[in-house]
Parts: sequence; structure tokens; C-alpha cells
Amino acid sequence: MTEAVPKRTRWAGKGSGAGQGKGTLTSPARHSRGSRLHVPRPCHSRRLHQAAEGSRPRSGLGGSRLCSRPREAHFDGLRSRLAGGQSASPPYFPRPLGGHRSTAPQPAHVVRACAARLLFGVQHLGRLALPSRVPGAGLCAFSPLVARRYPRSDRSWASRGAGGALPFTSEAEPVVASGREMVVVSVPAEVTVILLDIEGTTTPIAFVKDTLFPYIKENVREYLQTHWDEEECQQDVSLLRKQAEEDAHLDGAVPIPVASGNAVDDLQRMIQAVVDNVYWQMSHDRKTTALKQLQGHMWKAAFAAGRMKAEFFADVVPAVRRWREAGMKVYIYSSGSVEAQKLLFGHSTEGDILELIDGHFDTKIGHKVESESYRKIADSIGCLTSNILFLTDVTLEASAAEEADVHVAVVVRPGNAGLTDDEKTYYNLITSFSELYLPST
Ligand SMILES: CSCCC(=O)C(=O)COP(=O)(O)O
Ligand SMILES: [Mg+2]
Repeated sequence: MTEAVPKRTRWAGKGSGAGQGKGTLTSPARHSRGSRLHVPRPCHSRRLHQAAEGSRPRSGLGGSRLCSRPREAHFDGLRSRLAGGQSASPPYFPRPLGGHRSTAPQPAHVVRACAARLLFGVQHLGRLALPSRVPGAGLCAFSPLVARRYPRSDRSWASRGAGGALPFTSEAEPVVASGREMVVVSVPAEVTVILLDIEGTTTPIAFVKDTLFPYIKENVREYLQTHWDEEECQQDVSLLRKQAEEDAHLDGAVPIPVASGNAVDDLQRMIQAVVDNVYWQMSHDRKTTALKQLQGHMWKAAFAAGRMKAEFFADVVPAVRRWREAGMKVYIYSSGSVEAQKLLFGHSTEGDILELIDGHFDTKIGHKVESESYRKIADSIGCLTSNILFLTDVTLEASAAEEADVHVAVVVRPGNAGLTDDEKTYYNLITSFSELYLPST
């Protein structure tokens, strides 16, 4: 994961010969694909293109649309599959489409914003301490975002990460120490809420796949046998049955029968069907509310008995504490049920850290790949969508959030699904929460 730092990283602007008029942040030594040290390159494309044409640009930390075919067409096929709760991870993820590079001349306000952005960065460099938790942190490619200083139409592209689409004509020397480089993504001042995904963002996918999910598979039959007569269990089964009816058209879907008369036979038949249904859903990493609800109830006993402790990446808890000290609200939005989320935060290797979280959302508010969910979350919190920064590992979720005007950054963690080159270019990427810079801190 660690790479040698290129001797010098420079802003390649109009005069650089590289990426004429695009303001590309280039490294003389290219980073390898998928590297943690990838410096997000700018969106030169639709966002600037739109700005130049006066059309509505996109907003947030996220970058521009890179698809050469309309974005909706790009995502629609996926959405229809994901609506049933399928994972946004491969094999459901789209292949990247061709980029859309704009060579349109930049309007005056773009250049003005760039200059101010550079200035802002210089002003703040002295205040930037490289997080001590990043081993060997060295070169800091600072990428100030100047959301508050510009009207929304400017902010949309100005709020890109390092190297964000800015046609610098000058070169900025990076802060260079030893070891490796890191990117600091500055959070727009309008952000007052940080919304966190769990799996792949706060918590290693490995913990979910190797600990949480196997627990379900190994214990679901016994759990059903033991708890069948309980109200909670019956509600879970009803929800699973309803989901199974909706899934009836899907290949391999497992229906859950209702009781037909013979109590003993019925019970075993129904339990078998629920077990098969759960296995089938889990084999597709479905994120249905029905599955997640049952899982949450099953984990309850395991966490309460101390048989499991939730894992968080080392940077997560310190960063959340810092954000809260800086006045941020921190919320969770995960496909995992609210109940399961609370179990994780209440029983972690770092102790009970539930008090660090201001609130929880799950798919009851809507699927994470639907923009409407993020509007509802903002409503529920009592803020604007543009006050929220959403951190997730899944670009389809990031895209949906961005569509709702939420700021987004994609979290790259060990074990996460790879990103396409276009996704790496388009989104602000962070590999640790410590790479987020809050102006208020
Ligand atoms: C309490 S989260 C347990 C993991 C889980 O079931 C899940 O689906 C996580 O999905 P996320 O939306 O957090 O990526
Ligand atoms: Mg996730």
C-alpha cells in the first residue's frame, strides 16, 4: 500500500503542456492503479463544461459526471437490480464509460475561484498538521474547497478534491517530508453533519464478511427454532415472506410458505424455507430491510453475550471525536438495521462508543442508492442536504447522495471493491478519516 513519494508533484495548468487548460494535478511518477496514494485528479469534464455553458453544475465534494452517455442511462439498469437490495459491489457494478473532457475556455469566475482557492490553501498550509496516525505521512497535496466563498454554481466544481479541475497556470510546491504522500480534502464550511456508511467505511468489509455474516449462516436455523413463537421473530418471518413475494421473479428466489394445517410439518417447512431464503439473499449480498432486520435481531444475543466485538478502522473513533469537538453532528446511514448499528457501536473493540453518534438511519428511510433517501435524511435531521457530507465506499451510493445535493467523498479501505479509473478521477477519495480537513478545526 505504501509507495515512494514522487520527488515533486505539480499543478499542471494551461502552461504546463500537460492537460491544456485542465489544471491537472500530475505526479511525475504515476501511482499504480488502485493505490491508496492516488491523488484524485480533477474533473475537467462536465462540471467545468457545464459551468462554461451556464448549465446547472453538480454540487458537493463529489466530482463531475464522467459518462459519455447520459448518467441516468448509466445507472438505470443497476438501479432496477439494486432496488431489490442487491449489492452495489461487483458483479453489479458498471464498467466505466468514456470520459468527457472539456476543452471549453474557462469563464472568468472559474479563474477567479482558482486563484482564491490556491490562496486559501497557502493561507492554511501552516495550520495543517499531518495526522500522526498516518505512518510516514509525507507529502501533503492540499486541496482547499472554497464552498462558502462562491455561489453554488462555482462551488460545484471548486469543491473538487486535490487538483480539482482548476486551470492553474502556476505551480505549487507540495509539502514534502518522507515516506508517502497524503491528500487532505477540505470540507466545505456549510457542512455541519457527517453521515457515515459502516461496511467498507468505518468498519472493514472483512469483519462483516468473516464474522458477522458467518454468524448468521451458522446460527439462523437454531435461532428460528428457539425464537419462532416470539412476536419479534414472527414479524421478521412476515417481512421475509413479503420480500420473497417481491423477489418471486428473480432467479433462484426462495418463497416462504404460510401454515397449511399440520403444525409440526408446517413449522419445519417454514423454518427450512426461511433458512434457504436467508442463505439465498446473503449469497447475493442483498441489502433488503427484511434480511437486515433478522440479522440485527440475531446479532443482539451474540453481542450481548460478548461473543462478538465490532471493529472500526483505527482512524474512525479519533476522527469522530474531533469532528464532534468541532461542532459537527455525526450520523450513520447503513444498510445494516438501526438495531444492528447500535449493537456495533455499543459493543466495539473500542468500547461503547454509541454516545459519539447523533442518530442512525437504515433502509427503512429508503435505499442507499436512491437520492430521495438523502433528502429524507436531511429532513429528519433538520438540515439542508448541502449541510451533509456523506462518506461511503460505494460509488452508486455516493452518486445518489450527490444527486440530492449532498457532499460526498468515497472511502478507499483495504478490502473494499476496486474503483474504476473514472470513479477515482471523479470522486474525492480518502483512505482515512484523518484526511478530511474541517476549516473549523
Ligand atoms: C450494522 S451493519 C452490519 C453490516 C451489514 O449488514 C451491512 O449491510 C452494511 O452495509 P453498509 O450500508 O454499512 O455498507
Ligand atoms: Mg458500505
